[in-house]
Amino acid sequence: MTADLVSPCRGCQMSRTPCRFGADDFVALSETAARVRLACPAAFEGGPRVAHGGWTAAVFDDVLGRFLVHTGVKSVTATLTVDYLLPVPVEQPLEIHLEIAAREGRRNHLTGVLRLQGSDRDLAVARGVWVELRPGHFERHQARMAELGT
Ligand SMILES: CCCCCCCCCCCCCC(=O)SCCNC(=O)CCNC(=O)[C@H](O)C(C)(C)COP(=O)(O)OP(=O)(O)OC[C@H]1O[C@@H](n2cnc3c(N)ncnc32)[C@H](O)[C@@H]1OP(=O)(O)O
Repeated sequence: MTADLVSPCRGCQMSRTPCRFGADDFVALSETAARVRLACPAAFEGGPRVAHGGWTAAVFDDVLGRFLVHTGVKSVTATLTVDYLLPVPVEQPLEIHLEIAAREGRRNHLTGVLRLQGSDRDLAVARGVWVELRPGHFERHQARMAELGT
């Protein structure tokens, strides 16, 4: 696999909008590693000029899942842990380095590290498990919803 652009999530593809988390500049570097250049939009400010922690968790969930799908593994997030190490500034150039650390059957262990571009100081670190979907995952979900009458 060469350095190629990773597709947006389904919601952004359907609405034909740029990534709402700001993660459009997203390239796969190998079968197991990728890099995202992004900035936290001001709309996700949690404290003064500081990103909301929910943005940080959401962007990790988004880019780690998108990368795994990019490698051909249809999967969903089963667990996601974020260590918030330093405040993340809004509207500043940031970078995420992500990696598929291990695969065990249907379980895929991924990690991500968020830094300011050009800095080697970690601002936040994510670790999680993505489970490869069994056929009929979304159909079973729709059937469960139908049983509930929704
Ligand atoms: C149109 C355009 C489309 C574009 C798309 C672009 C992509 C964008 C992507 C965007 C990204 C957005 C991302 C999102 O927002 S994904 C949305 C958020 N996540 C979900 O909705 C997931 C909800 N959970 C489930 O559906 C089920 O629980 C899953 C599917 C996860 C497992 O239920 P299932 O019945 O299938 O599995 P199983 O019970 O047979 O277990 C199978 C294996 O998994 C292991 N396991 C299970 N749970 C956990 C756990 N918590 N920790 C550790 N391990 C766990 C389990 O031990 C077993 O391992 P092993 O014994 O085999 O070794």
